[in-house]
Amino acid sequence: MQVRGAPAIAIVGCLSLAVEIFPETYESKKTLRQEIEGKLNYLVSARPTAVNMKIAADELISLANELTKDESVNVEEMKQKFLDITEAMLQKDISDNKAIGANGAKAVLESAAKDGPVRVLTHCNTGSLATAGYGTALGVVRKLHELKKLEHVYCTETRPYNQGARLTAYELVHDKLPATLVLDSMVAALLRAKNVAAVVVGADRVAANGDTANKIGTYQIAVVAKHHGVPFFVAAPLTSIDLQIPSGDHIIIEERPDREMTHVGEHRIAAPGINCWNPAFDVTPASLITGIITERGVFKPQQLKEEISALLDL
Ligand SMILES: CSC[C@H]1O[C@H](OP(=O)(O)O)[C@H](O)[C@@H]1O
Repeated sequence: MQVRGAPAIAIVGCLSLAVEIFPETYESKKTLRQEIEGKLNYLVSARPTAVNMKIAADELISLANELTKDESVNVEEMKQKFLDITEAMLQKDISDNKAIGANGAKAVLESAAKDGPVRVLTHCNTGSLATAGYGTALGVVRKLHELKKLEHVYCTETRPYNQGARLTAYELVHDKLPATLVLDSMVAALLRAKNVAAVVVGADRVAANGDTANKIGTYQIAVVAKHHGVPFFVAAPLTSIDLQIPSGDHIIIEERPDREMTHVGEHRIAAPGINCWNPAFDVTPASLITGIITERGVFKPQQLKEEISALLDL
């Protein structure tokens, strides 16, 4: 978790591999390809819930195979092409996030019951500290602010790793956005009392039917949003959408160390000896999701597979 956030994991993982292989000398392109494939497969295993690293690894392994077969490319040129592609990923993620921000701000404003600036709630961290920059759900918040249509943003602390309290709150204060930190346990009271117009969260993996894996706590926020009639949006680049799996039942949920729950830093807060269950993510069923905001548009979960397949000519 030194690097976290689905898009950031993919980009930093691939760039760090490029940095590692670039100064090295390889006797052949086959040796270089084997090094690339081995290291990428290891990186994919590190955080199994998010799909971004897997998609990036598949693309880069496919590139390495093509370059290995291309007799017009030598091993040094193969290394440079690998570096170029990974650097392009970083730039594309930022431009995708700007598009997600614009598409999402439009969708939130259209879904709001009244005109004028809106209040939104977000969960975990989906900003510049989880991506190459600007952010996904937090990109929507930033765009609303740029449009002078953000009255207030609420961010949950996001126990136990506190991505909201530590990272999202930092980004919101840094950007001088009107923001308030709330406890994860406050969401129902917040939606009941504070006239929140929409919830916008990120995603680690969106299945073909629109079921979405995201930070633990997202599912219960979606249930509370449904109860209060508040639109619930997932913001994610196409690199977070996995059309290879039919539903959220097929998404691996990473379980993390008990210590994240029992301690704050070095200070123990839970009784010694208590059992813990610490899934890092949960799956929100498509039925609770109003729309999936991507850089190519906003899709209803029920139409996701058909519309994304058409976009990508699958
Ligand atoms: C745009 S980041 C998506 C996703 O990543 C976070 O998980 P983690 O902090 O464990 O990497 C969280 O689930 C975000 O919603």
